[in-house]
Amino acid sequence: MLDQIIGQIRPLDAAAMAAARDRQARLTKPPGSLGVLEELSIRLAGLAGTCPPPLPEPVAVAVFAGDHGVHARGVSPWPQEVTAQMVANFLSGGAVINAFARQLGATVTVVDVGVATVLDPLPDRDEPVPDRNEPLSDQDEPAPDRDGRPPRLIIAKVRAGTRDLSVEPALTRTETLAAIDAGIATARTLLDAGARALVTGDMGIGNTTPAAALIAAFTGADPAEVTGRGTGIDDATLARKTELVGAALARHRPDPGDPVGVLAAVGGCEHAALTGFMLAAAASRVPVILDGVIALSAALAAVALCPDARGAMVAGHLSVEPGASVALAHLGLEPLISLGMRLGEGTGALLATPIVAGAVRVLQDVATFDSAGVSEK
Ligand SMILES: O=C(O)c1ccc[n+]([C@@H]2O[C@H](COP(=O)([O-])O)[C@@H](O)[C@H]2O)c1
Ligand SMILES: Cc1cc2nc[nH]c2cc1C
Repeated sequence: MLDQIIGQIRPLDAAAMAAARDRQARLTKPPGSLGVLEELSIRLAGLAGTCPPPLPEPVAVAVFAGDHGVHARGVSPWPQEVTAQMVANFLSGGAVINAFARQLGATVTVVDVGVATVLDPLPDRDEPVPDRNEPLSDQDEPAPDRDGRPPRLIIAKVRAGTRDLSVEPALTRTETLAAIDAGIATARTLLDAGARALVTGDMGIGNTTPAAALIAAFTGADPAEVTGRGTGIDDATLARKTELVGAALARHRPDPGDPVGVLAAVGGCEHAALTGFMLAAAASRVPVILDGVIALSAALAAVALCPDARGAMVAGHLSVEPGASVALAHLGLEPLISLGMRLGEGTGALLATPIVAGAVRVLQDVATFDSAGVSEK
């Protein structure tokens, strides 16, 4: 599926971008006065291939969940079972992402790509997989979002947690490709259901460690520049985590020219799935709003696989995790909001979606100097 999706990704449409740039100059506002929104609107026109571009609505959030063998090295203060517990929380509508989704009328889809523990009433791996996007029948009635749609679960488990990347590759190449495919399939499911903007979400205790390793591998940054406190670790743990990231890179020597190999060596199931999710958005020419450091590490893999995929990416927010700034600089993306957040789940990206819609509204709704009879300077 990966090669097929990459083959469908095209550069931004230069004519639509020129039309958007020209229109921005004629709208009733001083040129440049909308700052970052102007370039964003031009890029969205290039992505859609038309000016004005369509509104990026409805919005669908996909929260990719996975566990990590490296958790055994004490890189996170939280127990591993919190990943599965939070999956249950997402499905009952009780997480922060659910609250924001209700506020903004977005749907939430949770994708188990690699959760280690299975919680009752979540179905076991060996049990029949429920229909894609069907809510679990035996869960408590979840809190619906604004349009009355409950959170959904997709089970696409590649393995029950990755291997410990500090001693062996986290995933095999086959597992990595399966996780990428799960991300592609999720994007297609959401787009088929009508989504016109995709938001990246992640849940995985320990997943900031592989994110840091991926960012170092793809950008060449020093592990100390990209390794952070994740959910909140003390100085001694941070020093150990940084050393572990450095040792993993020295052991595996991941080659950034082989992005799938990098994801397999030092990544995770949700990181690989997010890579596929972003590539599928780019292939469908729909914007994908990136959340925090985990999404950004996956974005580096997506752009390494297909540079034109960058055209579909919008950096939703600036996570305080240091690797996020390094990855954003490498991607050449400017985050829309900076609220000191480091939650994950897609929360920062989802909060930025009204800004993305605002950029489109400007091209769609605002009068030109000519049409409104406003004098130009
Ligand atoms: O989005 C971010 O930038 C971000 C930064 C720090 C932590 N997180 C979330 O916290 C979890 C990973 O943190 P940790 O400390 O267990 O590696 C995982 O569920 C992430 O979604 C997310
Ligand atoms: C409670 C909790 C919620 C989260 N959501 C995303 N990552 C998380 C990590 C923890 C620990």
